[in-house]
Amino acid sequence: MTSPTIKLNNGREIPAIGLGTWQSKPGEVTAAVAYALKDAGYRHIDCAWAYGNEKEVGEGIRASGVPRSEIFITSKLWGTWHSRVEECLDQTLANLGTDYLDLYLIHWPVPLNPNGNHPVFPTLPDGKRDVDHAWDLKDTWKQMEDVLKKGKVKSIGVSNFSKKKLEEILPTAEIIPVVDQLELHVYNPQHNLISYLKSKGIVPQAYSPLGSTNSPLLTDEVITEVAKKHSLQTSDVLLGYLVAKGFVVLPKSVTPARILSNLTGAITAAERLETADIEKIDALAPGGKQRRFITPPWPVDLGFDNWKSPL
Ligand SMILES: NC(=O)C1=CN([C@@H]2O[C@H](COP(=O)(O)OP(=O)(O)OC[C@H]3O[C@@H](n4cnc5c(N)ncnc54)[C@H](OP(=O)(O)O)[C@@H]3O)[C@@H](O)[C@H]2O)C=CC1
Ligand SMILES: O=C[C@H](O)[C@@H](O)[C@@H](O)[C@H](O)C(=O)O
Repeated sequence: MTSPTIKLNNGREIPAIGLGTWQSKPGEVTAAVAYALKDAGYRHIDCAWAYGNEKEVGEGIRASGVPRSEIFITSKLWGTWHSRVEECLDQTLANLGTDYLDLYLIHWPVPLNPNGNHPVFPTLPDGKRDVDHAWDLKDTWKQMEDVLKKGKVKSIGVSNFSKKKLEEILPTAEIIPVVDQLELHVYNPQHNLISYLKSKGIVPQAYSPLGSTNSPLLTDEVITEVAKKHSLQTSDVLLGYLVAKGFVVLPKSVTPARILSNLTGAITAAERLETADIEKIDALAPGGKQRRFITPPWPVDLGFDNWKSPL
């Protein structure tokens, strides 16, 4: 099966289902990526400089034999590189073994000290993350626009940006982000932010769509009931619910059977789910099941609902 595509606000198409690679061990990710592309039919891989496995992802892309031009590759700029976007991008391109990305994202709206005590997670003596408070996000976006103009990336977007953070870059942006990659799943549907993104033409990308590691979503009773009704697995329903809403979904797996079923199951479930199923799932979080799984201890207010910052 091949993934349906979604049109971005710059006219380009993105496959709606992509393979996640966060926490995929370097020793496992090459085979997972090769299997996803060659055997399962994926055409979209989600990477990041900070995942520390882009070299092995690149090996998997080459081992698949699928031409580069048929694959949509995303990567992300880490916080310690906000003032040096092209340098971080060049490292990613070299690691992946490609000369362009289809999509480049600002990973988090949090610039970190580029000269701190650690290249990825610099900290202050009190243990808090060492944020570069003097750096302005709109200048990061300007550098993102520059690498787009140079042709090193085909589209640019953001990740983990709330409305508050988008409003810090949009007034001076020449180019509107094509996507906002967010924690989106049945327990964290972010209904208000999604409406805002829609009004700006920004496509939501769902990360941790299955609820990340050791997820309770896979055994939720409402999801189980909907899955039974349509002869689907719960993972299919979790993904299909998001695809049916027009979001990009990025399930991660290094297990061949799951890699395959996440693609086919998402497509099948998106077709089978009825309006009443979607409405029932939409009501889970407002009804008391609201939960986030990915809340790094950023010592800044990111502006999200349902996020307790350690300020
Ligand atoms: N922009 C950002 O800040 C973030 C981006 N992301 C992106 O989104 C991707 C997905 O999010 P992630 O947090 O990894 O979590 P997911 O929601 O994709 O869940 C991954 C976990 O679920 C397991 N799994 C996968 N498929 C199935 C299945 N069909 N049935 C049961 N279990 C399954 C995987 O195990 P196994 O691999 O062993 O099969 C793994 O433990 C990331 O890999 C990354 O690319 C994620 C977090 C933050
Ligand atoms: O993409 C994955 C996530 O954003 C991950 O990179 C962060 O949550 C990181 O572990 C952190 O602690 O800040």
